[in-house]
Amino acid sequence: MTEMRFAANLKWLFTEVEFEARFDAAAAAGFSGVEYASPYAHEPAELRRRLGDAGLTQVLINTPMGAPGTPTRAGLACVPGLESEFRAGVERGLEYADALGCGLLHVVGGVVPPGVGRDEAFARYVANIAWAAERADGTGVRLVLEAQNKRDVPGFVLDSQAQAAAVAEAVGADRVGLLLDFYHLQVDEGDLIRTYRRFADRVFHLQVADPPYRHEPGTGEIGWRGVFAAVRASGYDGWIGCEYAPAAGTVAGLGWMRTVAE
Ligand SMILES: O=C(O)C(=O)[C@H](O)CO
Ligand SMILES: [Mg+2]
Repeated sequence: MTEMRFAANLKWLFTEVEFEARFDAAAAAGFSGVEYASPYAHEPAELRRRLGDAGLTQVLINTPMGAPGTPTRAGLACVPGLESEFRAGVERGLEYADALGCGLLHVVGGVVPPGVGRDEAFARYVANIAWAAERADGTGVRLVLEAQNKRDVPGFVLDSQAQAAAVAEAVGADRVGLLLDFYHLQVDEGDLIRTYRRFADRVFHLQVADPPYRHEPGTGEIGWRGVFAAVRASGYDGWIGCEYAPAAGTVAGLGWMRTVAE
């Protein structure tokens, strides 16, 4: 069976120290990979140096998103009228991914804007993802799509894992896959193990956190032993991003890797 590889999400983990110091902190805690949504406030060369010094692999970044509270806070792929901003964001994401040796770019979907119908936003989303897939072809960077739960992100363009998988299939499943985040899946859909198995061959990246509070696995309502057993049994060989808010300190909370994920 495949050994599971966990990546520290540096937006969520090691927030006890400044962002710049989180690389060394993650390596010292035993991580060999990291992810974070937004590298764009930093020069690629600086990030590359920090990764190299700490001996870390950059696993995943997102396309640029708007600031919290703005209409594009969860991405702009579904927003009609912002096609050129969307395309510029994909270009920027690919540029950073290339500089960081990062194999996955999360093309963030977005929230259906007020006054725009869901069908219109979804059609724009599919057209934009198709453009991004074409653009990324041959770059060595694969794209991932994530369904985010509508309790935390009301109006998010993707309704379900099935819908995300259908979009990936429509635009090219060899280069576009799922970012399946068990936290979002539990909140919106449930039936984790069956849903994971149904889409396992489309999953390029996994993320974990436990509802209701989005803390470490083992702090909430998910039966992680069964979930991780299903992941192992599927032969999944990608990374598992730790995208949770530590309940009481990042390092103090890492015990779940030896208990529920053993
Ligand atoms: O919110 C999430 O679950 C994500 O993975 C987004 O990428 C955060 O930016
Ligand atoms: Mg996520």
